[in-house]
Amino acid sequence: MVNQLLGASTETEIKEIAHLFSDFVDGCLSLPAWERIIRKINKTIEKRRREGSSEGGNGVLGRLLKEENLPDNEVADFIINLLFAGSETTAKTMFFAVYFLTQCPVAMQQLQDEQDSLRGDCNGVGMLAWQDYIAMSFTMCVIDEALRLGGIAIWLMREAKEEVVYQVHLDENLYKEATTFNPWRWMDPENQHTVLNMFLTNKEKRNWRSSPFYCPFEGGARFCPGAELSRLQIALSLHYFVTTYTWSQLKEDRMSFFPSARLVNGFQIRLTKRHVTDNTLPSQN
Ligand code: HEM
Repeated sequence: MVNQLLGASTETEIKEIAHLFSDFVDGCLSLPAWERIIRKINKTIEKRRREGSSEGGNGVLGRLLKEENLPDNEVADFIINLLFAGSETTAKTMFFAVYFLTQCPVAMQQLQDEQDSLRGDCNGVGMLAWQDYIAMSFTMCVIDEALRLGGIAIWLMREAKEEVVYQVHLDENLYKEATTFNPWRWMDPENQHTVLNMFLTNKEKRNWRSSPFYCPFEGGARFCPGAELSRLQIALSLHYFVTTYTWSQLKEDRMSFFPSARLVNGFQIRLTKRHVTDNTLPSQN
């Protein structure tokens, strides 16, 4: 991603930006981390300019420098926003979903069965259609559960104008065994394990656009406009991932929510290409 955004960067530069960006995310509200990465991007902008004719080189940065008339600080800010959007939202949720599935082989098997069955229905062209997406009922439960447990939006600040009680995703009063990955909880037609949410049906409780108990994309005026898109992207990524590969985890890992949601050891896995022998699973193009 660093390469795509900043153009033809060297391996060392990519590592440097990745490192600065990781510091920036860790200290998202920390001015020094922000200044350091802005300084690095500004230097890259200067370098691209010095490179002359093909001003900006490849990548989004190159296009911004060539085709837009933006001040350098706005270009740098734009690049940071794209780095952030590209790594900390959909990609991270997808990453957590794979991690949770790895910890829960029964869910993994059920998801794989669902995705394999869809793969058989791909109109013979190896591509999913909208009907396939809306038929991914268990996959949607996995995504909802990954969004609940691995919520990425943990450092959004709000000033309360009056006293409020804020209880959501990891609250035992709302979710039985709240810290356990349990995608089936979303299939329970009742899902009314607690006094607090006994007046909501599971469908209402699960509605991420309006539920007071489930809001991975926040709500109100700042509601995430990318919510639908990100769910679609995660579902499609999971489809291609589980129908193409199996994997094994190389190192123990655990989640941490400080200073941002992460897996402390980076969740290293070994991928193995699946050999599809079953005739019901046509090989993909
Ligand atoms: C799993 C993936 C995602 C999650 C969990 C997520 C979560 C959120 C949350 C919680 C907010 C509210 C921020 C606030 O209250 O200040 C937000 C805002 C926003 N998100 Fe997302 N997001 C995701 C993916 C995306 C994608 C794919 C896009 C763009 C294509 C996107 C674009 C935005 C924008 C532009 C805002 C600001 C909205 C505003 O302030 O009016 N998000 N997102």
